[in-house]
Amino acid sequence: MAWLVSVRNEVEFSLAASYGVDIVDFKEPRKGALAPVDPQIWQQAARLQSSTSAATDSAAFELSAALGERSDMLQIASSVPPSFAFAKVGPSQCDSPQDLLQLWDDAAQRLPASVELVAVAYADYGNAACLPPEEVFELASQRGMKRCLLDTFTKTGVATLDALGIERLRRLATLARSRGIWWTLAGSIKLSHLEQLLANRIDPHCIGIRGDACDQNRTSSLSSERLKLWSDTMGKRKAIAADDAAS
Ligand SMILES: O=C[C@H](O)COP(=O)(O)O
Repeated sequence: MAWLVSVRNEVEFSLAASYGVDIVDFKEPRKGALAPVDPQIWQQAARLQSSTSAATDSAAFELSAALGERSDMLQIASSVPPSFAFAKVGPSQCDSPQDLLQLWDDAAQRLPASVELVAVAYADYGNAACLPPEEVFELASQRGMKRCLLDTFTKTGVATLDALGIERLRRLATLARSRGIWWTLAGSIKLSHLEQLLANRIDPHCIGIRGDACDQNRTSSLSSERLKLWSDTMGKRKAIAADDAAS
């Protein structure tokens, strides 16, 4: 299982990268679920990643950009650096399949061809006036998108697990598996949720976090101590998975 950490600037980027995150995700947590950072920060991150890759002969992590909801996305999607692996746009107010497909088309047309558009579903879709996650996953699969992010729109501390419930989340995991979708589970996820997920056969390919990696809450700064705890836990999980695969 990979892990993603949302960062707001170059300082947090370097900190997260030093703890071995798989995906560094740029977003401004003070402004909403998927609010973008200043595109200049994307450019700096792309340069930093390129110098890190040159020094170590490999890219240790991938970069991801949050583009905001529709109106932000239209303004900034074309500024995402081509070296970013992923970008995502929030689906709020897209309450029909046609609206959502149009949103994805508009984003894909603006992004560099090398940047993969990730489909976003909100666990609290009623608050965001958008389609439920099951429909988003199905539509993404039909459109040939390979990745989905499940997150919360309202950042009040209600976790995705609480918004959807374990049983519904398990069915969503089964749906993702059957459609071959690589998905990230986010939305006030805490370290203590990991056991609960595994015990219930909820097996996202990636866990996305912000609040649980911060000093106090998701709008405060990333915490070295929290990142170390996550890094140690994810490292152990990867070692167990590698042993299982080998045996
Ligand atoms: O994409 C990941 C999100 O930034 C998760 O943020 P959160 O853990 O504070 O809900």
